[in-house]
Parts: sequence; C-alpha cells; structure tokens
Amino acid sequence: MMTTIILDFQKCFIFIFLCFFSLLCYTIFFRKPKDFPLPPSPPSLPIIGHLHILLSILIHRSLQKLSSKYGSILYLRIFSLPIVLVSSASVAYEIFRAHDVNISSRGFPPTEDSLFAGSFSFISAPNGDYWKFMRKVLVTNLLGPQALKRSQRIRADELDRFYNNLFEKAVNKETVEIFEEAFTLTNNSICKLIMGRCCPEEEGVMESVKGLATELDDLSKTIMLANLLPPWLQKLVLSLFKKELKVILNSFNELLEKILVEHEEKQGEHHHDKDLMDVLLAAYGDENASYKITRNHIKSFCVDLLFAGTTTPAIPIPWILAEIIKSPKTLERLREELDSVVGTTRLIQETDLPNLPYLEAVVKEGLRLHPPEPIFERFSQEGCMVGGFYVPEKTTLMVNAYALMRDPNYWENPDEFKPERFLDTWKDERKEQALKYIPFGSGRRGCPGENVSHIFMGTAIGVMVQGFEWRFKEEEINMEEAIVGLSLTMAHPLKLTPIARNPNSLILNLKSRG
Ligand code: HEM
Repeated sequence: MMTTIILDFQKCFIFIFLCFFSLLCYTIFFRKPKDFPLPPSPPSLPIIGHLHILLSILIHRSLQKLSSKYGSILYLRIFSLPIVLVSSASVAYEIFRAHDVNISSRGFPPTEDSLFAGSFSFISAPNGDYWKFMRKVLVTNLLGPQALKRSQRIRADELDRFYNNLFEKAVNKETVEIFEEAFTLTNNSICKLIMGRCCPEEEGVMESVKGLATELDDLSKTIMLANLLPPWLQKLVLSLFKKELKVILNSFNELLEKILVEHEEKQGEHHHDKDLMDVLLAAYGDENASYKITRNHIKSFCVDLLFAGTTTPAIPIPWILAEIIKSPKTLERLREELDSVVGTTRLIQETDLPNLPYLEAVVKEGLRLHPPEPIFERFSQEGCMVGGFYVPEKTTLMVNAYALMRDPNYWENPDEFKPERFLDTWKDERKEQALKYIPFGSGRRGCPGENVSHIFMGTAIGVMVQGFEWRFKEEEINMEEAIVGLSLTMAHPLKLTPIARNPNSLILNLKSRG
C-alpha cells in the first residue's frame, strides 16, 4: 500500500514537473510576441479614441499627466489608428538601443509632391538609400565637426552683428525681444551656410526665409496631427490648409529656384567658399553619384533644413536667459567663469566653448526644462517587445521628451533649474540603462544639428551675459508655456532692456577683429 502511494506521488511529481517545463519551453521558444499584452490604455472616448487629448493646447503636459497616472508606456488610439506613447528614460533606452533600426522612420505618409513633408522630403523619408545619401551630405558638408570648423568665420561675423545690435539698443535704451534677436542670429547663419554665396543682405533673402520658416512652423502641428488620422479624415483636414501650404511652398520654390540658378551661373568660377547648394548641385550633375538626386530633392532638402534649423535653436535662448535672470547665483557663477576664461577685453568666441563647462551646463539645463521639440515621432516597421509589452508593426511612437526629462524617478527636483546637476554628478547613462536626456532625440534619426545648436546657444547666451545687464518692466518674468506649431515657446515673449556692462573695451576688440 505504502509503495503504491509513493509511486503515485513520484508520477504526480514528474507530471507536474513536465507541465512546468513545457510551459517554460513554450514561453521561451514558441510564444509569439503577439501573445504578450499591448501597453496599458487609458480610458478613451467612443469612436475618436484619444484624439481629444492630442488636440489639447499644451499637448506635452496633457500627455505627461496621462503617463504619470497610467504608466510610462501607453497604448493610445485615434479612431482605429494605434499610437504608443513613450514617457520614461528606461523605455526610451530600450527603444533607441534595442530597436533603433526598426523605428528609424517617421512614417509620415507624403503630402503629395509638395516640397515640405512630401515625397522628396528628407525629414519624413524612410530609412533607405535617399535618406542615407542626404544624411552623409549633411554631416560631411554642413553639420559635422570638420564642416563646422570650416564655417567658423560665418558664425563669428553673425555673432558680432548680434552683439552690435544689442549694444545699439542699449545705447538707445530700447527694449529687445530676445527671441527675435536670437532668430536673426540663427536664421542668417543657417542661410549663409546653406546658400551664402548668393544671399546678399540687401536683397532681403534672409528676411524672406525668416517669414516663410515661421509660417511653415505654424502649419507643422496641423500636418503632424493630420498624419495621425485615418486617410479619409487626413485628406479632409489637409484640404482645409492646402491653399495656405501651397502659397508658402510656392514662395519657397520661387526663392530657392532663383538661388539655384545663380549658383549654376557661377559654378564655373573658381572660389573656395563652397556652400551646401554648391555641393548639392555637384551631386545633381554627377552621373556616378551613389544616389541620383533631382532638382526637387535639392529644394525640398533646403526647405527641411530652413524649417528645422532656423527657429528651433533660437527658441531655447529666451528660456535660458530668463532662467539665468531668475537665478542670481547662476548669473554670478556664469559671469565669474566668463570673466576668468574669456576676460573682459574681448567677446566670447565659439572656440572658447570647450573651456566653459558651467555655460554648457546652463544651456543643457535650459534645454532639459524647455525642449523646443517636446514631442517627436517615430514609426515601428515591425512588431517588437518594449518594457514587457507588445508594440505592433506600423505603429506611430510618440516620444514625450518633456515628460521624460522631468521624470522624478531619474531627476532630483525635476522642475528646478539647477545647472550644477550637469557638472560632476552627471551619470553615465549607459550604466544606468536609461536615456534621460533627449532634447535632440536619439539613434540614427537623432538631430544632426546638435553641435551647431550648442554653438548658437552657448555663444548667444555667453554674449548676453558677458556684455549686458538686463532690466525688465514687470515684477517678475512670466514663464508660462505655449505651443506654437510643434515648438514649446514662451507664452509671453521675453522683452528686456540691455545695459552695456563694459562697452568700450568689447567694442574696440570687435573693431580690431573686423
Ligand atoms: C536646439 C536646437 C534643436 C533641437 C532641440 C532639435 C531637436 C530635434 C529633434 C527632437 C529631432 C527628432 C530626433 C529623433 O527623431 O530622434 C530633430 C531632427 C532633425 N533636426 Fe533638429 N533640433 C535642433 C536644431 C537643428 C538644427 C540647427 C538643424 C539643421 C541645421 C536641425 C536639423 C534636423 C533634421 C534635418 C532632423 C531630421 C533628421 C533625420 O530625420 O534624419 N535641427 N531635431
């Protein structure tokens, strides 16, 4: 009797063990990713799903609230179209490290053959031969370290102009709108880098670009949101703005065609100062180029760069200056650094930047709190596992960089402006398995303009702190946010009156440079 019970118990044990073992094998080897759950989905409205949240005015904040309540990876729905929202550093680490190739397209369906977000566009191009060819052209000839070294003089001239303009306003006791001054600096520099040989100031080309880039920026949110809609509704929404977009793009086309022709006419001449358009024209005429680009590719590429590269680096500058003015300790430490490294008899230059770690920390902290692109999009080509959840194929991924860079799990006192956090305590993210600082995105589709943007922001802030005291009329600076187009801007533009700190020596120095 006893032996029978023991035998039965043994059989029973072997049976249970086999069950567990097969379950384990099934989970490891046979279970398809599709069997895993989708990310959690917050309550939605019938039919439209979560559309109302995406339409909110401060979309980055509404999505931040949603993720702090329901989780750092969420599954949203616009009608029947899926969106996965990413709001934490660990999930960002996973998608940009483990799935970078899979998510290296933006998935925007082209808005016909238009020069913006159309089939010639670089920013919305899928990760393929065209995108790779143009990205290489961009890094080698405009935005990579060697190209930036070659174009230092252009930016130095624009920085002198920036200082002179502020100085003139100081002499006349005029108020300055900081964004406008910063935008002139970034816009003129980028225009000259792209097509400088043919945009003399008196023809107003750079002013026209400024106006067109601003108008395009205003329309970009509509285009991005339309891209998230089902095709029938997308067509309807885009048709409402088609005329407006066409007017802007026709003007861009006319302007760029004129500049292209001027470049072509001067192509035979021998000159050292080749700009990006010269390089693109050479590629256009090269029968052996690894990708055969067309005239429309060149124009659309320029529109993309003028759209992405002129307003975006100017937007953080007033935010950062406002934070500095609101924090007297930061201002004092920054001045000390500038005065000891640069001195008081010459103006900061971009070659000083590597020797100014506190200035770099101030700029980084400003971008952390006020990323000009608080949300950006990617697209999954194939289904994949993220944070233990299944992200289906052909799903838009929305990365909320704003929420991620204020995540209390990764940042101490996340809403406070504390540049010191980027000095000694700045941790190596690879060890942390977290991507907690992403104002420029990440991975192969990350922003190629990061280096030049740090030059613009560092030198502009340096000049404003080194050269001037700043006065404002209101009791305190209003830090309210607004979303204009896709950008996070100050709801109340920063208007200040400059007072020159050490006018004579700096001006003398500028004259000797010229
Ligand atoms: C503070 C300044 C800037 C910020 C915060 C910024 C931010 C971004 C972000 C978040 C993305 C998307 C990245 C991703 O998907 O991972 C992006 C893409 C891009 N940015 Fe910037 N950007 C800035 C300045 C510039 C400048 C100055 C240029 C050009 C002169 C530029 C050109 C581009 C281009 C071409 C792309 C698309 C890259 C691709 O799809 O391969 N950006 N930027």
